[in-house]
Amino acid sequence: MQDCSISTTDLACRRGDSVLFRGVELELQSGDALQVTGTNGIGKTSLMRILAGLLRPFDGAVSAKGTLAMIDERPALDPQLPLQKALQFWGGLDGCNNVQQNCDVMGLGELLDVPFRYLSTGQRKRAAFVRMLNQGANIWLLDEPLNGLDGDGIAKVEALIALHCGGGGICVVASHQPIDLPDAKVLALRDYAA
Ligand SMILES: Nc1ncnc2c1ncn2[C@@H]1O[C@H](COP(=O)(O)OP(=O)(O)OP(=O)(O)O)[C@@H](O)[C@H]1O
Repeated sequence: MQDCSISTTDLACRRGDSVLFRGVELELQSGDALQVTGTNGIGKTSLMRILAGLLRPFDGAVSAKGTLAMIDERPALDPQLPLQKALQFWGGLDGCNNVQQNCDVMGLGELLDVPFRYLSTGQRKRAAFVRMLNQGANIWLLDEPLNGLDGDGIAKVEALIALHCGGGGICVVASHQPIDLPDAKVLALRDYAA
């Protein structure tokens, strides 16, 4: 994988009338994993969306080299389509030919013909990971990636993150559930609360 990086300078976030955090300085290089921690409402999702370019920072800037992919509570897969077709829609745009292989990786190989709307919470989360694998992005932004996953799913996600970072990718994770990320840096958002 090509070298990638993502950094922030003096980042601040405002939501409504409240400034949630100020002065966030990040510096992540190829191979780095970062866990973002903090209580409900402190601004983890907001930070992830700023990093993804989906939300404008109140102050400061984000600089990224490499492609980005994000997982959050919205998998953006067509509920009416069978799983494989819903994934192939995005796979086609991403130039990915491994949709079926990545479904097998996430344990969804038997569900390719099932409409996405019929999938369980954990199966939908697994499908979101397939979609992300199909993207082949350098920088993964994972907001509560373990929600809905069973032990097997959690182990798969931990292994994928280790593989991704081991191969030179970057992963930023916000999770309330314990997640095994050896050597991950930690950003405690309470230290930046405004
Ligand atoms: N569009 C919005 N307008 C105003 N306030 C918002 C908006 N979106 C989120 N907020 C507020 O911003 C704060 C931070 O929300 P955010 O989702 O980033 O927190 P979080 O740390 O991810 O929380 P959780 O752990 O519960 O997922 C919350 O108080 C939330 O109500």
